[in-house]
Amino acid sequence: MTTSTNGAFDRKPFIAGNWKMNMDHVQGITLLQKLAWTLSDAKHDYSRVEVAVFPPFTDLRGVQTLVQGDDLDIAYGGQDLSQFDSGAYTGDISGQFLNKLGCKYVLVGHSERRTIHNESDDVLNAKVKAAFKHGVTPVLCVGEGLEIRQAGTHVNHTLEQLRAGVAGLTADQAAELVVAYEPVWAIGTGEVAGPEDAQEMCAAIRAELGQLFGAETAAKTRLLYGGSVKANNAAAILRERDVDGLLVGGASLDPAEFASIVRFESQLVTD
Ligand SMILES: O=C(CO)COP(=O)(O)O
Repeated sequence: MTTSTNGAFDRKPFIAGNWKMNMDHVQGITLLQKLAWTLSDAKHDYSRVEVAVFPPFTDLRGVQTLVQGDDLDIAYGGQDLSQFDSGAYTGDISGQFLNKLGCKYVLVGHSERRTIHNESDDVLNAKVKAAFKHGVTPVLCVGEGLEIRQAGTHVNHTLEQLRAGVAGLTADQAAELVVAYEPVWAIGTGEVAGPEDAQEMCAAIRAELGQLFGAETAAKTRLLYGGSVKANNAAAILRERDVDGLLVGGASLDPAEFASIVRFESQLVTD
């Protein structure tokens, strides 16, 4: 009797918390400390499941200091970056600055950036390339809104976003890239896509990456699901073959809840 995961997990599972515009730099440190303690108490094995947090920019220096000082195994990243390297871009943050702060990852094209900041596919492609240029791994977010889901064109829509986002990447970059499927109708709504919906889209994304970069490359790219993930639905979603991890919003602000999601393997039913 072995614990059944999603079948194999040839790709290392990746659980990421997107704090969005929550947690000032003092609250952020407290949250990260509590998360680290909770995972340490549970003897979490970071070599089995990677953990990352995406705090607001203003928290990143404090997060870096805590991670370095306490030698934490938790990765962190920015929620956005500029497509430019430096210069007269008021309010923007360069990938170079994120790299200097020890960011391993950066979110690109979260639906809240696509809608509130009108970020186009071309801009997002430039951001993906800027991230690689500065040695930060992009987590490219894709996903459809409710109307598109209801019209049944969600796979085409999401694959279009994907193709635009990865245009011009090398196969090595495509293998390193993380893609997060986040259906907009499931974000912050309590409406979670079913495991089979997550699998349908992740399988389609992997097949498309296979077309573009070759199957061997696509087998390495980690695909996440995001949208109303909680401790009580995480394990079921992660059983799916092509879902390699989760991008968690609201539930990542509660260290106990987020730690339970990270520890999803303890909830998988043995068969
Ligand atoms: O947008 C999300 C993560 O990036 C998902 O947010 P929720 O988990 O709050 O639905």
